[in-house]
Amino acid sequence: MNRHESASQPVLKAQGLSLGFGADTVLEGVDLDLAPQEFVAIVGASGVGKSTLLRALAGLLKPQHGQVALRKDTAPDKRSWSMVFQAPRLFPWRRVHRNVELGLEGLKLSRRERRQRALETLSLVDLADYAERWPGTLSGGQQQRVGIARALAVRPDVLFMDEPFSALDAITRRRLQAELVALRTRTEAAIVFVTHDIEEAVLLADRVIVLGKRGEGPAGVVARVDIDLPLEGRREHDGFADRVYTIEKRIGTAATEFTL
Ligand SMILES: Nc1ncnc2c1ncn2[C@@H]1O[C@H](COP(=O)(O)OP(=O)(O)OP(=O)(O)O)[C@@H](O)[C@H]1O
Repeated sequence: MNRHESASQPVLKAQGLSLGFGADTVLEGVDLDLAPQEFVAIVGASGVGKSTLLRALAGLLKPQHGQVALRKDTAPDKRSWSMVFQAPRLFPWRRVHRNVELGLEGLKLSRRERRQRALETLSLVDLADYAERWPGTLSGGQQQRVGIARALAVRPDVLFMDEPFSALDAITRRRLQAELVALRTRTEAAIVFVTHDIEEAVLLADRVIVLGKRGEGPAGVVARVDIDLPLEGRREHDGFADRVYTIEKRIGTAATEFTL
C-alpha cells in the first residue's frame, strides 16, 4: 500500500459487533469506520455500553460476534493506539517527564530519544515547564494533561478517551475541551471519545455516534450525527444548539421506546 492509499484507508473498522459478558449481550449490530485524524464521539445513557464499546475497539475485549480491525502500524517508534481514562493514573514516585516516558519504554527509542519525545509531547499540552515536577504537586487538570501527553507520546493512529474530563471541575473542563480542539491540529491521531455530556460531544467531534435501546434486548447505534460546523467558535455557532437537540431527542426517543 502506498502512502496515499494508506492515508485514505480507515484506521479502524468495526463490523457487526455484538458485545457482552457471559450470556448477556449489552450491544448488538455496531458498525464503525474511523478515518485518519477523524474525531468520533460516542454518547448514550449511563450503562448503555459506551466504555464496553471503547474497550472492544481497542482490542481489550473480545466481541461475541463481529470483528474489529485496527490498522497495525509497523513503525517501531510508535503504537497503533493508546488510551486516556477518567483518572490520569500517574505514578507519584516518578517525575512528570518520567511518567510520560513510561509508555515509550517498549518502543525502539534510545533513552535520549525517549526523553526528547516526552518533552516535546509535554510542550504540546503546555506543560514543558512542569517536566521535573512530581505529579502530586500538579492540579487535577494538569495531571490529566500529563495523562494525555503520555498517551500522545507513542504517536498513536487512534487515541481512545474514556470520559477524560468528567472528574474535573466545570472551569477546568472547559479549558481542557478548548485545549483538545487546539491539539487536534497538532496531532496525527484519530480520536474516539466517550462522554455522557452531549454538548461536549458536539463541541469536539466530527461525528457523534448515539447508543441507545431499541425496544427490548441489547442496545445499539440509534443515530449517527455529523457535526458539520467549524471547530473555531463552535459553541457560539447558530447550529450548535440544533445538533445538541437532535442528539438529545434521539436519546430521549430511544428511552421512550424502551419504556413502552
Ligand atoms: N466486566 C463486566 N462484567 C459484567 N458486566 C459488565 C462488565 N463491565 C460492564 N458491564 C455491564 O455492561 C453494561 C455497559 O457498561 P458500560 O460501562 O460499558 O456502560 P457505559 O455506557 O460506559 O456507562 P457509564 O456512562 O455509566 O460509564 C452495564 O450494564 C454494565 O453493568
